[in-house]
Amino acid sequence: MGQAFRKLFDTLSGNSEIKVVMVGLDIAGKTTILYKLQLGKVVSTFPTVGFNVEKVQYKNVDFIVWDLAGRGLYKLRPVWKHYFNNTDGLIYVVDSVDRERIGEAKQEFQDIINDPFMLNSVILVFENKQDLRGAMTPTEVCEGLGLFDLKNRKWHILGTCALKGDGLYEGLDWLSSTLKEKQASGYSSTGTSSF
Ligand SMILES: Nc1nc2c(ncn2[C@@H]2O[C@H](COP(=O)(O)OP(=O)(O)OP(=O)(O)O)[C@@H](O)[C@H]2O)c(=O)[nH]1
Ligand SMILES: [Mg+2]
Repeated sequence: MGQAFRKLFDTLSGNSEIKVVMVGLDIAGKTTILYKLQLGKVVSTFPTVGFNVEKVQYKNVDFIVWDLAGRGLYKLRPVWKHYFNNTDGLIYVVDSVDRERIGEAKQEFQDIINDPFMLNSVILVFENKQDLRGAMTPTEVCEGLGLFDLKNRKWHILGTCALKGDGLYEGLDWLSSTLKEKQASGYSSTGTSSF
C-alpha cells in the first residue's frame, strides 16, 4: 500500500502506524525497552545481533519499533537507508551511568540524526537506567549529545527505567502527539525535557 493511500486509510479508520527506529550504544537498554513495551515484562537479553522489530499497539496507534544492535551499527552504515527510510521517530537510548562513553554516544547520535534518511524524523531521547546511582543529570545528557545546538529539529528527552517501565509510555505519547502536530502544521525546532 502506498504511503499516501496508507495515511488516508489510517485517517478514515481512526488508526495510525508510526515507524520508530531505536538506536544507542550497546547495553543502553534498547531491547529491554522494546519487550517491556510489547510484552509488559522484563525479558533476559543478549547483545542484539542485527535487529529486532516488533509492533507495539498503544492507544489506537501501531508503533513499528526497530531495535538495532548497538555494537556494529557503524559497520552497517552503507545499508542504514534500509533501516532508516520512512522513519517517523527516532528513539535514542543513553545509558545514564555510562559517562565514559557519552562522547561516543554523541558522535553516533549526530551521525544518525544527520543521515539523509533521518532528517525528517522527530527525536526522542531516553535517558535510561534512572534507577541506578550516579545517573547523569538531564543537562549533562543534553549537553553531552549536543541537543541544545540542534536547529530545525523537534526533540524531547525523558528519564526512563526500562526495568520498571517508567517513562516509556510517556515517550510513545510524545511521539504520537508530536507527529500528529507535525502532520497538521509543520514544526518548530524547540526541545523539551521532563524528568
Ligand atoms: N538497572 C537497569 N538496568 C537496565 C535498564 N534497562 C536495561 N537494563 C539492563 O542493561 C543490560 C543491557 O540491556 P539490553 O536491553 O540488552 O541493551 P541493548 O541496548 O539492547 O544492547 P545491544 O543489543 O548490545 O545494543 C541488561 O542487563 C538489562 O537488564 C534499566 O532501566 N535499569
Ligand atoms: Mg539489544
